[in-house]
Amino acid sequence: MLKLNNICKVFNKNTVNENKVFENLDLEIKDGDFITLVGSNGAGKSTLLNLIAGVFPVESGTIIVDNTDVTLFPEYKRACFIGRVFQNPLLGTAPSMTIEENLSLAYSKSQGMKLKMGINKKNRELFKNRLSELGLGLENRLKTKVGLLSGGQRQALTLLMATLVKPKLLLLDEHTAALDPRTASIINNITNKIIENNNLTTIMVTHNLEHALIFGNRLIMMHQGKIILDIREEKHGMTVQKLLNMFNKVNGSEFVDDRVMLA
Ligand SMILES: Nc1ncnc2c1ncn2[C@@H]1O[C@H](COP(=O)(O)OP(=O)(O)OP(=O)(O)O)[C@@H](O)[C@H]1O
Repeated sequence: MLKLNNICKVFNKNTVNENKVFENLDLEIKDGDFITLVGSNGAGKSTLLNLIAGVFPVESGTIIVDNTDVTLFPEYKRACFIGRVFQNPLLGTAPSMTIEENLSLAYSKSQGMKLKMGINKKNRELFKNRLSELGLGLENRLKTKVGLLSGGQRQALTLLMATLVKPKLLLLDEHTAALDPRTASIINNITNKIIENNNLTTIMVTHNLEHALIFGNRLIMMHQGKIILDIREEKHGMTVQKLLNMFNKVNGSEFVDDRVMLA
């Protein structure tokens, strides 16, 4: 589904602040893989998602999505087949628009169409059905302005907007980190349900090592721009302590992440 070949990324090239984040990074993700991505501070997790989504260009290397070379595709073009949810619940939705208008916008965008103002009965039914799957009662609030929703409700809506039309790839960048623990847990469970029900190929960045072990079928750990652990079957039966030990063994140093949550 996704192949990164020989990716190099340098920020502030040819300046005193030059920062080589990736050098010949390779990664292959299979259709239906649900990857949890963890790593030390500044390891390159967000940069990796940004390169895949087309926020920044790569210096060299290729990005292949579903057998198409998208390396030179601009961000807006990739957004037709890549769903994203960010840490900030305010980022993914338009607050002055209603729930159904936001969903309609997402629906049009993912189908590569221009925004249509009218919402037909068929689409309204689709929106209601998909909203009811969230279990938050939002299906009865189609005309509510999104700015009136809580952070958790907004994040659930953003998740739905990103997956309303099945994306080839779903990128979640710490999408529950700004929520209180109870809401984060609800959104994590909704996320897991949506990914499993739709067999979505997903990369989820998290600072919660416990969640990184519970969710997904594959765990990748990064450090200083390199993938230092990539585990699948071994994930079952793994504990946070074992994971930290593996990091120390591979890397020869302690795992340092200011925001890491061990449970
Ligand atoms: N837009 C940018 N301009 C310049 N440097 C950047 C930019 N984005 C990221 N970097 C640098 O790239 C490196 C990787 O950063 P990135 O945010 O991808 O790490 P991360 O693994 O997501 O870190 P954290 O978990 O601490 O958020 C860091 O050295 C960072 O300073």
